[in-house]
Amino acid sequence: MRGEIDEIDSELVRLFCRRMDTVRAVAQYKSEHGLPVFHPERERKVIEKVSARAGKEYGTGAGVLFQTIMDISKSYQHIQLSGERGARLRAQIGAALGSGATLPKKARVACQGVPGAYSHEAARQMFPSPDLSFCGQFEDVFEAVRSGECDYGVLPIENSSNGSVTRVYDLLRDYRLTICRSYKLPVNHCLLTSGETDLQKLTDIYSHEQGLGQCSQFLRQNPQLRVHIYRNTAAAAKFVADCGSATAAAIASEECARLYGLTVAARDFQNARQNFTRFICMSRELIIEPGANKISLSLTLPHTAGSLYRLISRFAAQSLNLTKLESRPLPDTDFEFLFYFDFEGSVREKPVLDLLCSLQEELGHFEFLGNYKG
Ligand SMILES: O=C(O)C(=O)C[C@]1(C(=O)O)C=C[C@@H](O)C=C1
Repeated sequence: MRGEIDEIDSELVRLFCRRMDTVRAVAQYKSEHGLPVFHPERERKVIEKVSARAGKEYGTGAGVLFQTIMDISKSYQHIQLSGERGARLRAQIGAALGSGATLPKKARVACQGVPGAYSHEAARQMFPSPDLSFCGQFEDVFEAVRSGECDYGVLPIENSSNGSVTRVYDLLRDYRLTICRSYKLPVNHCLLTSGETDLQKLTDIYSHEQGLGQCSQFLRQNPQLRVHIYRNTAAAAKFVADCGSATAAAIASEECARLYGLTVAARDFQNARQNFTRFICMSRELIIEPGANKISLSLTLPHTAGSLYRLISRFAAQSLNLTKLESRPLPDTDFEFLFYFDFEGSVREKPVLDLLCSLQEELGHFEFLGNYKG
């Protein structure tokens, strides 16, 4: 029976290739006549016809099979048509690749918080000897880079247990900066007190909302604690040190205990043993370092059935691994969303560059946020 299946498969492959050859001619025709690649009505009819022909038993399967075939067909057509597309993005990426720029060891770097903040540690990991500026808010970091006061800005973007730092996503939309590197920092929170403290007597706890979220189990087990959201974990530690109260504690790094003279009352204090925060480094100019293996995009999609599915299928058709999909509401709209995509890939590969250039031409809003080492 395997022999028969092999025979059928080779016949299917022959027909698939013949279909794709025809699709190439269709793409040419569409290009000459300025027609869109996607023709929803035609797809609906194809699915209807093949499902009916396959009968009750196999109709659904045939529908799925032909939807996949048509997704591959569209992806191929887009690649065929991408040669002249996206000239602006092609030029921008070409210039960045041509410049061969990399991140310097020493640079003016902005990060949020005060010394001892996790952003501080991430900045040190990305730049061995940074000239650091500490900012009060995430927005100040973006502003410092935009204005040229700093060359780079280091910001947390997501945590492995508590999810996205949504404020940073929204600022990515407002400030047209690019991502030039990312770093995954292991985050092991400590409970810090000023001096030896009886934990039963604690009344107040201070941290950034991400730190509090990552330690939510402890907070649930101790409902008597008043929770205070602070701008930053290290700023919370500094506050506890400054106030010197025996009933206050902060959730912050061990480094903060050393910097602010606090006592480590508990270590590895977060819900998840494996706890990482991913930080991104922002720059004004597009920098694509050698070995860049991750790409970030933001885009909008029309509110029509299957638009997100069709977009994702174009990544699947090129075996591109999507590592993150985030959506944020667009202010002043009736539930419109901005989608953020991260995927593994390099613009040095032509099919990837072609896909990005096609998307830039096709979508109402499309932003290439960077290709960096992830
Ligand atoms: O018929 C077309 O217009 C095509 O481009 C071919 C095809 C297909 O592969 O069958 C591909 C994309 C369209 O959305 C519909 C059908």
